[in-house]
This record gives sequence, C-alpha cells and structure tokens, in this order.
Amino acid sequence: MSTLSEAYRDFPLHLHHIIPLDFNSTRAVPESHIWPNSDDLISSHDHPSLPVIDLNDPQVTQLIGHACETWGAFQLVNHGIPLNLLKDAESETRRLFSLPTRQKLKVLRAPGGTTGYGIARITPFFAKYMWHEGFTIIGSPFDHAKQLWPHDHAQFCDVMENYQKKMRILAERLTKLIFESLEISEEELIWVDSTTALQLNSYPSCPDPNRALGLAPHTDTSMLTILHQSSISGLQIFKEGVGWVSVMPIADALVVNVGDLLHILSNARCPNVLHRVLVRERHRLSMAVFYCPPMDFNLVPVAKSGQAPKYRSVTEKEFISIKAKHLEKALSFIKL
Ligand SMILES: C=C1C[C@]23C[C@H]1CC[C@H]2[C@@]12CCC[C@@](C)(C(=O)O1)[C@H]2[C@@H]3C(=O)O
Ligand SMILES: O=C(O)CCC(=O)C(=O)O
Ligand SMILES: [Fe+2]
Repeated sequence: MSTLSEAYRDFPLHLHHIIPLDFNSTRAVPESHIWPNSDDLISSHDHPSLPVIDLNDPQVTQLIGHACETWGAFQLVNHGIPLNLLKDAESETRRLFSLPTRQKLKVLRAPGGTTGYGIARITPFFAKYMWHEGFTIIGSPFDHAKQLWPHDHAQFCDVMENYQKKMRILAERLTKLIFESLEISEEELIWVDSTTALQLNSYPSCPDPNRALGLAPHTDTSMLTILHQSSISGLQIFKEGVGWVSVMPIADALVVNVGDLLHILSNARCPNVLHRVLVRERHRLSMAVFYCPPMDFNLVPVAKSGQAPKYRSVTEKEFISIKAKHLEKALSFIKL
C-alpha cells in the first residue's frame, strides 16, 4: 500500500454516509441534521485568541514551535502563497459547489474511494448529519473536472494543481521549522514521498444555524493541515482549560494546525487540536490541505530528554487504519 487513496480503500462507506442533502431544495433543517446541546454552539468572546505568526519574523522558528506546543495551531501571514492563487482557488471552489446537485452527483466519491464529491468521512461516527458538502482532490482533479465541465475544466485543474504544489512547498517549510524547534531530526523519506490531499469544503446557507453543525469535532489525520477560510467565521478550536475558541477570519491569512501524525511524532508535545465548524445563514467555503508523510513512514515518538515515549511506534498506514475504525479512540490503541 503506498498512497492515501489505498489507505482508505479497506473501509468502504455506505452511500447514505457519502451523499449530501440536496441543500438547494431544503427550506428547513431536517431532524437528521439537528444536533442536541445547541447551547454549546453559541461561542463566548472573552478568551485569548489564536496566535498570528509572520513567516518573515526573525523569531519564526521559536514562535511556530511555541504555538504548536501550546495551541496546536496558529494563523500564518506573509506565507508567500500568491494572493491571487488563494482568490482563484476560492472562486473555482465556489463555481464547483454552485453546480446543480445532479451535476455534482456525477463525481460522487465511490464507497471505497477517497476523491470526489461527498460528505465528511467521519459521518458514520455521529448520530446526526453535518451541514456540509465536500470535494476531495489528490493529485490531478482532471477526471472529475472533465465530468463536471466537459468543455471548461482547464482553469479548475490548473488552479487546483498549482494550489497543491505551492501548499506542499509551504507545508514542507513549516514542517522543517517545527522539527528544528522540537529537535526532531529530519528523515529524508518525508520530503521525497509526502502526499497532500486537498479538501474543498462548502457549508451551505443554513436556515437555522444554531441547531446545525458544519463539521463535528475532530482532529485531522495529517502531519499538519493548512487551511484557507473564506471571510465568514465558523471554525472553532478546542483549547484545554478554555473551551471552544473561534478562529477569526483574517484576510489572506492561512490557519495551520497540528494533526495526529505530528502529535505522535512529537511524543504528544504538540496537541492534535480538536476543531469543529459552525454554520451560518451565509454560505461558507474553506480549502484544507492535509500534509502527510509517505504511507510506510514509521512514526517514532521523539521524546524530550528524560521523558519516556508516550506512544509505541506505528506506521502511518497502520495508524490510518486504526483511525478509520475507531476515530478519536485511535490514539488509545498505541498509548504506552
Ligand atoms: C487525507 C485525508 C484527511 C481526511 C481523510 C482524507 C481525505 C479527506 C479528509 C477529511 C476532510 C474533512 C474532515 C475529515 C475529518 C474528513 O472526514 O475527511 C478529514 C479527514 C481526516 O483528517 O481524517
Ligand atoms: O472549514 C473549516 O474551517 C475547517 C475544515 C476542516 O476542519 C477540515 O477540512 O478538516
Ligand atoms: Fe479538520
């Protein structure tokens, strides 16, 4: 097994855990999409906010290291990704989700597949459905784009391929800075064969935003994730001792968060930050790039001197399989 797609092939989903609601023809939130404890969805405002880091800051290594160890996330400015690429990617994302439902269903994710249109993979673990539709790209989106726009797919493909390429370079740069600050020695293997998955997210306009949820609380199955959110708020991260903290959209900034794989590799020094997405009356978009080492990469926890390893070593593919079956309980299976 060598690719991300292959890693998920053994865990096919039922179609009702893939096909989104037809949001265009839904006037009220159906029972299936109403989440209990909706009080918890109203966020408070008097709490610290996520650090904002300038990639050109002379202290950037320490700043990023500290943010990863305390919050497991930060906002990044001056990241070097061309701003018109962010804009183009967002507008291509909008073009995709604006298509009629029957058109989007042509590129529905296969039950054992990873790429294409559908709801979040984590859906089967929750009693309620999320107010969300997604489109996952790994490598070239050509085959799907050609089905969506038989004569007009070049722009979508160019933008999405370029976006992945640039984000991968940024993810590598950030990973190197984090490794340097945590004193994790680099293994060549990581830089050569790492993969990225690009997840386009759409949270349709919701008639009753306080009772629905865009994405249920989850951690990402990645080394790190680089997210671009549109100007509409909704993302929240859970901070130990504080609670749910909203990540306020900053124009042109990127949100970077620690995933499960860096959490393991850092011997739990970096929290794999739990996050969720609230919905709004207005349509919200986001684009997430999941940066993952090669599938047979062996995650060996690197402890600070004098500390014992908290997890046993595990290959990425083994961890992905455990997580596909057990979701948030996955880490308890490798705990020492
Ligand atoms: C590389 C990845 C990361 C995946 C699976 C695969 C492709 C799609 C990603 C997401 C995107 C939406 C949230 C999430 C929780 C989901 O359900 O699908 C993510 C998941 C993970 O982080 O586990
Ligand atoms: O839409 C967002 O702000 C977050 C998306 C997310 O958490 C994900 O795609 O894993
Ligand atoms: Fe996420």
